[in-house]
Amino acid sequence: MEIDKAIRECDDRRLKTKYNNAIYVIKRALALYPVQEVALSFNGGKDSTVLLHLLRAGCFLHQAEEFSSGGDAADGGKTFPIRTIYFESPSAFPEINSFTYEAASIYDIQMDIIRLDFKSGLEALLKANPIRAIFLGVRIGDPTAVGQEQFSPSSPGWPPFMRVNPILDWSYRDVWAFLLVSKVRYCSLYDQGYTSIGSIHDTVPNALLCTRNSDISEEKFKPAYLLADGRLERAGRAKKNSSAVCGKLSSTSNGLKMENLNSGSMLTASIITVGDEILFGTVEDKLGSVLCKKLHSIGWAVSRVTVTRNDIDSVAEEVERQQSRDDMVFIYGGIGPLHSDVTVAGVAKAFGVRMAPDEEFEEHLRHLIGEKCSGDKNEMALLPEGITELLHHEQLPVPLIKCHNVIILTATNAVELDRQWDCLIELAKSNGILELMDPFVSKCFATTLSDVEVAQPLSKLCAQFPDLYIGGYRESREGPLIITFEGKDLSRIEAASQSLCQKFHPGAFSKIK
Ligand SMILES: Cc1cc2nc3c(=O)[nH]c(=O)nc-3n(C[C@H](O)[C@H](O)[C@H](O)COP(=O)(O)O)c2cc1C
Ligand SMILES: Nc1ncnc2c1ncn2[C@@H]1O[C@H](COP(=O)(O)OP(=O)(O)OP(=O)(O)O)[C@@H](O)[C@H]1O
Ligand SMILES: [Mg+2]
Repeated sequence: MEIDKAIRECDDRRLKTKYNNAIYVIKRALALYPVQEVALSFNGGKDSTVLLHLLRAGCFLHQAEEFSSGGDAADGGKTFPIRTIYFESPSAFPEINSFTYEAASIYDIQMDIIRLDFKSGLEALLKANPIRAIFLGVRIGDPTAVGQEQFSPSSPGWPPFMRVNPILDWSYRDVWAFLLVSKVRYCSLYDQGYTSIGSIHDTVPNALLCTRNSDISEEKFKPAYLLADGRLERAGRAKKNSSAVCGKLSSTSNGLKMENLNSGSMLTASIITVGDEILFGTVEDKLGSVLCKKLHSIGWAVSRVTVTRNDIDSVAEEVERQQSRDDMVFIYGGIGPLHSDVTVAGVAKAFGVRMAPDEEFEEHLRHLIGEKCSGDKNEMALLPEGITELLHHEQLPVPLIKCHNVIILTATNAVELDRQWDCLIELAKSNGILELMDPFVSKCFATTLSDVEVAQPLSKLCAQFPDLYIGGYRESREGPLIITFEGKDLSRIEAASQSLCQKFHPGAFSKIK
């Protein structure tokens, strides 16, 4: 088999190791699933192309092993036995399309063209075929690789199948070493400076490969395999979420209410707690309410507090939603080296960036927990790449982590939260990471009047004082009704509370706070 021969005969030891590991993963998958129950997701990209040839070699080797143990004869790797799917999109580069079709014809691939989005396409595929595992060319540097292993079940909400990622641990350099050593064809765009290919709307050649001919001011690009730093392979791709990080969207219903509260200048925060144990009811979240009070004390309105599962996709989904709506998101729980500690990876996934080792953070961890945390598997020192700001304070053994407008708190109880908050406020005063506003002030009144009696005057009052938050709650059905006034201007609160009292008999309301 020509691929296997080329790699075995080359003198690149690293490539051989990567190749052997990938072939091992492929053979494991083929031993676990019958060939008619697996598929290759192929899109003509460089990673996909590597995977195609690895699968050709892997199938050949697998069949040869089966044959030597009395199975069917191997066919020499000429026909490709794995169902291949290509999600064709009108916004794909024509070069990608034609290369994909060309590969299908050269390697005798049975290719299903799917013209639906990934999720619906996979649902239809799985309905019509007994597919249980899909090979993907996902690599650790890809934003979508966050949290994945070589065998990863599809995410919650996706049709059920096993994602098999034989080249998960391959670097950009490994990919090019493989393509060049095995001398296989790849899409022509890679020779024109494209280093990672998305759609025609979000992809340009990588500027780091640009060579300018000053005489005729002509721009030319070197081939992709000459990119020296593989970490920059996505430099030609438009960033996901780039608009979202500029600030919150203004159209949420909650946002409108909050903006009214202080003539348009209200800053809003949301709080995300990560913890299966809270959702199981085993443990009660005590930090959410403490954090709400603290945010109120610096004049921030809290728009929501949510609890989410210890699952990367759930965290990512929640962070993505909140960070686009609110000025700041605070997240805690699920931080550390355990399998359930997925919060930081979830934040990375929400912003579409990968997790990368952070030497500075690793140094802090090493000081804190000694050499136990060093080594290749020090996953605690992996942080969202390119968007992480470490917030240092002498009182904090480990800096706080800020990714765009998301602050990750490591506190696990109220005392730790107090300390982290105090440090954050000091930092806010010196470097403005968090705007300190006039604090909210509030007044509370208790009444034995019924809800029905109070309802109408209260809603009129809300219309009269749109700059205040006027609410009501009860601690018991029989007990008093508590009316609260929250706002930034004490005189307005006094005016509103007097106006309410005047609508009823004297003594109907008693001030409790
Ligand atoms: C075969 C296949 C399986 C996928 N499975 C999942 C999945 O289980 N969970 C998920 O969040 N995304 C899944 N995706 C989507 C990818 O993670 C990712 O969103 C997509 O490849 C990125 O493409 P884009 O950069 O064009 O958005 C899958 C995509 C394909 C092609
Ligand atoms: N349109 C698609 N059809 C089928 N599979 C796809 C499609 N888009 C992505 N995939 C799968 O997801 C993998 C990762 O995609 P990604 O874009 O990161 O890699 P690539 O396209 O192979 O290479 P490049 O990084 O150069 O674009 C692909 O290798 C392929 O397995
Ligand atoms: Mg691609």
